[in-house]
Amino acid sequence: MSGNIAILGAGAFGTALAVALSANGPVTLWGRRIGWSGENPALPGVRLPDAVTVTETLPAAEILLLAVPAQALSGFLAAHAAHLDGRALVSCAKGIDLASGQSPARMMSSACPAAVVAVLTGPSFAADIARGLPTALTLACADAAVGHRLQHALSTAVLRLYRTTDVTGAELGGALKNVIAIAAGVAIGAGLGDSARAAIISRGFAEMTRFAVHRGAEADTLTGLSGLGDLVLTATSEGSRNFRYGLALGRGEGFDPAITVEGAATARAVAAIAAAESVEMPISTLIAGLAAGQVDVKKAMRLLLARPLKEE
Ligand SMILES: NC(=O)C1=CN([C@@H]2O[C@H](COP(=O)(O)OP(=O)(O)OC[C@H]3O[C@@H](n4cnc5c(N)ncnc54)[C@H](OP(=O)(O)O)[C@@H]3O)[C@@H](O)[C@H]2O)C=CC1
Ligand SMILES: O=C(CO)COP(=O)(O)O
Repeated sequence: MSGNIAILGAGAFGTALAVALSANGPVTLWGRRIGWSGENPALPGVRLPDAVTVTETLPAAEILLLAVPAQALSGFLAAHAAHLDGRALVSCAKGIDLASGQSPARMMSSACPAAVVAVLTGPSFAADIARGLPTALTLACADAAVGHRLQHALSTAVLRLYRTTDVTGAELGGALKNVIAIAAGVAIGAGLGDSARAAIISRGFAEMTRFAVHRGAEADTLTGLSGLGDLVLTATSEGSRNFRYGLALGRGEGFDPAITVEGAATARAVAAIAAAESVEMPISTLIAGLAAGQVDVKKAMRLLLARPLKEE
């Protein structure tokens, strides 16, 4: 498994991955409507290397990286599953599908039963990857041999991939950290202070682990790049759209609905699953309520602090 890589989804992350992976050889970047050339407005300031071919025709590469947002994935798979089946499919989306409660990898496996499905996740802003800054990610694949091959095919001199067979843990770490990043942004936006943010990161991480283990993950996976690593990045940096969305919520300001904020829908999905399956997810549930306008920040804080005292 080498070369022969295509990225489906020409947003910020897909474009950044194309730029990074072109260091190893030719890469195809597919988008449903490419209205630009040379520089993608989704990733301003980044010129595409010659080794990247941009196309609106679905490519026939051996390894396909899917970089469309989680809530768009079911529509994408409904349209293109037949073309994707039988290949190595690498999910790059960080979310849980609101309609089905499923993870992107699970959706891909259901839609493409003959495909080998893997997940690429971890702390990585598109802008950093595209600039060639050093980045470490997790490649998760239940098939250890395929995971090993993908790890090598998708690593470069500055993009260092670690591997795991715990697909559920890696994928849920990336999805759930977006929800906690929103919560951290709310704390800062509402002027609650850095100590409150630290409490949210720490207790949010406990929630992430609880939910992931409930769904079959290994707890250790959450302490890695895909969980704690990505949580640290997005809960502390205004480079994160989820954090910025939380800032706006905390300040009582609006936020451009065209910007991809995976954590908002994921919070709703998590809240529904938590309620149905009795998993204690207080921060995520309040973020779902805040995002839906059902609760305000003051009330959310009161509700969090009024919970019974417990062991850590
Ligand atoms: N940006 C980042 O730093 C990182 C992002 N990610 C993850 O990558 C995923 C994508 O995020 P990102 O690239 O930033 O998002 P963007 O909003 O920048 O881009 C999303 C892209 O998906 C395309 N798209 C949406 N629906 C469909 C569809 N049905 N068929 C084909 N294409 C579709 C959009 O196309 P169109 O413009 O035509 O609507 C757009 O090009 C998310 O899950 C995110 O969490 C992971 C790590 C880092
Ligand atoms: O997942 C990311 C970094 O690892 C990107 O975070 P945002 O989607 O919040 O911008």
